[in-house]
Amino acid sequence: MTSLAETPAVTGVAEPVLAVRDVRVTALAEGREIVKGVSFELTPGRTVGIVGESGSGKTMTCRAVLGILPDHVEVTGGSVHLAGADVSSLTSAQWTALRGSTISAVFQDPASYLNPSIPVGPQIAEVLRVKKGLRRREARARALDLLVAVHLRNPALVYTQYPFELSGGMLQRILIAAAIAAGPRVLIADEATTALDVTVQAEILDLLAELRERTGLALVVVSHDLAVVAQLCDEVLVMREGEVVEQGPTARVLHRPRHEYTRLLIAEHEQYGLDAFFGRTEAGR
Ligand SMILES: Nc1ncnc2c1ncn2[C@@H]1O[C@H](COP(=O)(O)OP(=O)(O)OP(=O)(O)O)[C@@H](O)[C@H]1O
Repeated sequence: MTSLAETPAVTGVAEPVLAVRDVRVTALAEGREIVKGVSFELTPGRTVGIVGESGSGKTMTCRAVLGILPDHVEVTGGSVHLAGADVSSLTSAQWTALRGSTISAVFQDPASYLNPSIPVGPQIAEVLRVKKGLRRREARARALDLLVAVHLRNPALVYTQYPFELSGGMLQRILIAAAIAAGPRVLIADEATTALDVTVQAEILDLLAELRERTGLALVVVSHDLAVVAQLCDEVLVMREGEVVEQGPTARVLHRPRHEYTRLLIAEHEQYGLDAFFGRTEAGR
């Protein structure tokens, strides 16, 4: 049993649940380094954001952390510690056991992660059967609880519906429910709200924040949208061409950017924000 003195809440020093140190990723066929030394730490209930233009290495960083890099792309430097364990020595069976139960992820385009010919409820129940060893009836009850937790109205009906019957926002809630089903400590959200309209996007971000507060989930949020990062993240990494050009507390980075590229991203965001606003008011006339 852990003594009280060792409990993080008592000592005030929470152990990082995810520690990424100087991670490098290389595309072996081209001999090109596509992630050039990324470092960050996450303690329970905290959120780190990764921003940067398309192709800057955000997704490859996440995939390195999740142990799901594409063929011929490998971690070639640094280390990833998940719940204190160095993941570099894990076998693929150990990775499979860890994914979902310790670390989980949601991506853009939720429909592509669901089986179109099976109702969504049983797909969540299946995660519970496989990852938590629940029996059919328990898994169904727990899956219904999860549909409630992600604020889907009429969960009993949604349980029986097929992916094509649900909106993009509802599908992303289903994916979040499946991702948190086995009680992971870290959730990676990679452009998870990008395809959704602004109102639904805000609801999903609120949901992630609520889950974080309620369960102590640690979040890694990847987005090209600075507003998403501003809303959710304690710390932000700004990436360009595989490199972290700036990193720090979100408020400092967004209000007092030190790197020229961060200033450019902020200027583009402001410009885009104005355009979107004027576009809407034009359309509204
Ligand atoms: N399977 C692959 N093999 C080799 N290189 C790849 C592969 N997939 C992606 N890359 C390269 O890795 C680099 C980083 O890509 P990554 O997907 O991490 O960028 P990103 O910042 O997530 O961009 P986006 O916002 O478009 O998703 C890019 O130069 C990309 O071309």
